Amino acid sequence: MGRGESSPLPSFEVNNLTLAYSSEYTVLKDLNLSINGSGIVHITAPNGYGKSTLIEAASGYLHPIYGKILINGVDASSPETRKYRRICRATPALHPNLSLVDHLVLSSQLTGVSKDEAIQRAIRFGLNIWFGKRTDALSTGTRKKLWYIMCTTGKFNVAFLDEPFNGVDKESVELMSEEICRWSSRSLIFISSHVIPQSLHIDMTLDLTKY
Ligand SMILES: Nc1ncnc2c1ncn2[C@@H]1O[C@H](COP(=O)(O)OP(=O)(O)OP(=O)(O)O)[C@@H](O)[C@H]1O
Repeated sequence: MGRGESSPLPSFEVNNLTLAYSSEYTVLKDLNLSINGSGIVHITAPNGYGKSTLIEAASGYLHPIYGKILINGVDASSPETRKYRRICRATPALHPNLSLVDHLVLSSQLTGVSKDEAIQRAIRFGLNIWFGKRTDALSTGTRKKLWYIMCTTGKFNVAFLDEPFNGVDKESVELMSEEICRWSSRSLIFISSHVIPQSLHIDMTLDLTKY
């Protein structure tokens, strides 16, 4: 890993990590990983193996049963990590009564940046024709693109994208690949996806079955 310069270096470290949602079933057991520097990491494993669960732990919401998960050396559950970590979950969580543009403004405010960046990106993705629409009236792919833009607004140097390309049209997948590739020169980008676009250069494959 390690293309381009970034300071401090992005990193993801997992020590003796055990994750579960209940005491009956352990999803991931005693996982150890250390990834330092920028680049694109493809998280792979069969359905139900725990890719999204790992991302949930990286978001800081799912607390480990045992072990540690660190983003840039800081515990994933620490509010400090929010400044430089982004999580894009597989299923968009949008407010049905707010418009598409309201969501862009909200995500910009939450990350403390001008709304112009998110709006310009949304225009590139062809979302401007839906700006005034309530999100409950948007198509699946449109919701997915809005969610991706919202979740990657502002400055960050570690991002986890869970199935970002599912349901998204080819042209938009290419735009996403371009953006991800650009970010990866200074950021560590994790992608959990069963299909990776051909244009996306993967620096490392993280096969959870091998850890
Ligand atoms: N919120 C939850 N509560 C309880 N169990 C859950 C929850 N989310 C996931 N699981 C369980 O945890 C296990 C791992 O699921 P996870 O979604 O992490 O797998 P995945 O590798 O991302 O799968 P896929 O490739 O299908 O997206 C599965 O057995 C799943 O049923």
